[in-house]
Amino acid sequence: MSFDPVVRLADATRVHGDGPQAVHALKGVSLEVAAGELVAVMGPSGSGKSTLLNLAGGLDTPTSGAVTVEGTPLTSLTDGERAALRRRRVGYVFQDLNLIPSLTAAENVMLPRELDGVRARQARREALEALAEVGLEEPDRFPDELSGGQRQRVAIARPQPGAPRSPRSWRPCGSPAGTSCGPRGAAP
Ligand SMILES: Nc1ncnc2c1ncn2[C@@H]1O[C@H](COP(=O)(O)OP(=O)(O)OP(=O)(O)O)[C@@H](O)[C@H]1O
Repeated sequence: MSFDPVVRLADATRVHGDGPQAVHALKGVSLEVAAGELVAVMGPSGSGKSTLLNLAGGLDTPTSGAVTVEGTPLTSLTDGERAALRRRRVGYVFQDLNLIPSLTAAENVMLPRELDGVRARQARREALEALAEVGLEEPDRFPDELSGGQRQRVAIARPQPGAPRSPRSWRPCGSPAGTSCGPRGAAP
């Protein structure tokens, strides 16, 4: 079976800050993730999991070493190019979700699409479909009117600006229709 890494970290380090305050959050991490592969990163609090995901998702760059997403070395990109790759190719559910409190669940999901030029009516249709897919039945509630799990579902349903929504290539986690999640067509 061919192994085609979607994400590749090669001897990646990330140091936060400098001088005596420097925190060596990642020290020489190498990792390859293939298309369709599900990976769980486990470790104690403060061990560097978010730092690793920030590098793999293009939110941050390594202090040394290389990070490649779909064959593109992130360190070769300008900030603008990296932001575009992140918008179009990366889905990221933040630890604190980053939902906008003044927008309803549906509006949170619609917003990135509207920023990408999709008309409100179409964006709402897509948002309701995505929210139904993750089993969220309260699209017009605000984040503080939802449970923690429901808020997570909204964050999962929220597309990255510019991400293609049709045909959808990713089956969101948490759908009541199935217990598995991941790329469509992959074995559960
Ligand atoms: N911006 C930053 N500036 C300084 N230190 C940081 C910064 N971000 C993270 N760190 C430090 O880097 C280390 C790794 O942090 P990270 O957030 O990656 O851990 P984590 O494994 O995700 O933790 P948790 O499970 O608690 O979310 C920690 O010691 C943290 O204090």
